[in-house]
Amino acid sequence: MHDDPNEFLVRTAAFVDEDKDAVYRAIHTRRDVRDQFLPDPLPDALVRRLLEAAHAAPSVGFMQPWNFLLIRSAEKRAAVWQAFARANAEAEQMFPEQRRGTYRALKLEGIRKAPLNICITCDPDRAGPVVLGRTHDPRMDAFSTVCAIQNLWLAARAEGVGLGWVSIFHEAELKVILGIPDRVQIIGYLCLGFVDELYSAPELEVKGWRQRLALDDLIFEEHWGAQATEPVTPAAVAGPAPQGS
Ligand SMILES: Cc1cc2c(cc1C)N(C[C@H](O)[C@H](O)[C@H](O)COP(=O)(O)O)c1[nH]c(=O)[nH]c(=O)c1N2
Repeated sequence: MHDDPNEFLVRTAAFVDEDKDAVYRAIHTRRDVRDQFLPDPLPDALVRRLLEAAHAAPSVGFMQPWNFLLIRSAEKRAAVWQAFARANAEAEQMFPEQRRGTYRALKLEGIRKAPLNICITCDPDRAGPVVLGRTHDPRMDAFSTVCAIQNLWLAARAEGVGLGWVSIFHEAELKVILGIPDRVQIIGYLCLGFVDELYSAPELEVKGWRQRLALDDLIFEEHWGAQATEPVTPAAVAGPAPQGS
């Protein structure tokens, strides 16, 4: 506890245009990378900057529930790949037959190809049983960890590092491979490496899996389903029609 917390208030203002542009550029040109990783190792200082960015994320009750498990060894990555490959074969069967070819064509090579994998976990016990802001919604610690991942993803984009998020696993299998305790949740398994090319639009869009939705269809005013320029209709209340998966 500081005697005068007001001493920590500093003057603030909007960023200058160039800095704003950089932030929006990172946001809009960030991509999920599946295959284009270069083999060069990521320098330790760069990895540290990415983790500092992740660790600067907001978290419920400032509980900072995350851990960052760095995986570089070929053996460990091979074991993770096996777990992924098994789950991926199951996943393919869950889609209608006519989509399975496209699903297979979305080659996901990061686990073996990217020089660094990071498993980001959430420890629900990090700040004791009663956490400011989590009292009425236990999901908030996981949400906090996702904020850390997004920070890391944007920082990676700025550093010329591609990042791919892989979630096609049975969590229990991944926990055994990585020695993660039962009570700790896996939030994201990320593959990172330098890239010298990125898709200019989501790969899933480029490859015909799914298109970006129109933002205007997703904005409601005052009431769920009420769009700014239209009266509320039953269709609008139901939300946008699902596409594909
Ligand atoms: C929580 C979560 C989980 C996953 C993903 C993302 C997120 C947020 N994404 C990446 C996802 O497909 C991608 O973000 C979208 O297709 C949009 O593309 P861009 O990220 O804009 O390039 C992803 N991609 C993939 O090929 N396999 C996967 O298992 C996952 N899992």
